[in-house]
Amino acid sequence: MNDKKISIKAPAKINLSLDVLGKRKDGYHEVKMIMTTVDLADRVELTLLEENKITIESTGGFVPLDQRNLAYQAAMLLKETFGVKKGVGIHISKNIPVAAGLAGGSSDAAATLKGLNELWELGLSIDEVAVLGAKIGSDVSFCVYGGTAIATGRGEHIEHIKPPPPCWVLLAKPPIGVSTAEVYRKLDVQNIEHPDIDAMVRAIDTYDYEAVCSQLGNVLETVTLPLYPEVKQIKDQMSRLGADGVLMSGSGPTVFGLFQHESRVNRVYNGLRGFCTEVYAVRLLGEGQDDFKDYNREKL
Ligand SMILES: C[C@@](CO)(OP(=O)(O)O)[C@H](O)COP(=O)(O)OP(=O)(O)OC[C@H]1O[C@@H](n2ccc(N)nc2=O)[C@H](O)[C@@H]1O
Ligand SMILES: Nc1ncnc2c1ncn2[C@@H]1O[C@H](COP(=O)(O)OP(=O)(O)O)[C@@H](O)[C@H]1O
Repeated sequence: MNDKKISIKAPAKINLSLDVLGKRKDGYHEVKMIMTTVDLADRVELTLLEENKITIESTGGFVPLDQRNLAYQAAMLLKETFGVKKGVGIHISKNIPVAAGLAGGSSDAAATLKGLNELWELGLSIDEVAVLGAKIGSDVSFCVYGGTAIATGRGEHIEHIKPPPPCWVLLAKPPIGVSTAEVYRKLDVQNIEHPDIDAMVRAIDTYDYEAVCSQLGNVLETVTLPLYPEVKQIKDQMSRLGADGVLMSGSGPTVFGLFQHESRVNRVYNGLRGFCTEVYAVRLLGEGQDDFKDYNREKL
């Protein structure tokens, strides 16, 4: 039946700037980061089930198909919080690389929360959905809104900013998965050089593409790059081949490069494919939250 199914795009994010301010008593780290969505996306299809159960399946990518799946956890959280007696069948078409620093699992969870808010008629505002999302993971609140934002706290406090200047983004992921928990654990918080987040915010605000490229910075590189030399190799290769700016996203291992000229993206894409199998040329999805919602949501 048409109105009992919802299909939602769940886009990946990159961190244009990522700073860690200190370690918290709860074990998490206090962060300040600028996040923006790109048009590499999973698709989450939700089917209303009259029976009180959650089923989950996924095509592509190696993701757990049980209560460890973040989309499953999102459905369970809503069920428990609101005493929902109906069920849902979750189907994820996985396109975002897993454990890559691109928040694929968080975005699937955010899409599931938004979709079930409608399918189970919970009547939550987007801000309420974002607050619930933080219970699943630090990146889920941002993924609920998408667009471009400054994220603080452990990542769950979201301040929307305008989109960066339009550009191409080349994503390259070496064939390794990185544990976010391990990267944070190994970070030497006392001895890091902090990126200038305010300068990045100004660069975005003034639509200064060159400044955006020169202000890219991520303190988690200090952990992941020494652990996985292939990440540094990809960074160097992308710069050498002509990216305008290059950075590792999140805890890695995906590296992104920014480009204004399509011809150069194609050249670097082809150059990287020689030694890196997972390379994607995408656009920034910099729309504000309302545009973003329209873009990403469509009923079957
Ligand atoms: C590094 C970032 C940057 O956007 O992204 P990814 O690389 O995962 O995409 C995020 O901070 C990751 O957010 P997320 O992947 O949702 O992390 P969570 O599931 O909440 O936490 C996983 C583990 O990372 C550590 N953690 C996470 C967030 C934070 N602010 N401080 C932490 O110390 C904790 O050890 C936690 O147990
Ligand atoms: N729907 C999902 N998609 C991807 N990974 C998931 C999902 N559900 C749970 N996971 C688990 O979450 C972890 C982090 O995955 P992911 O969100 O892709 O990476 P990252 O946190 O680096 O952005 C992986 O270990 C993966 O097994």
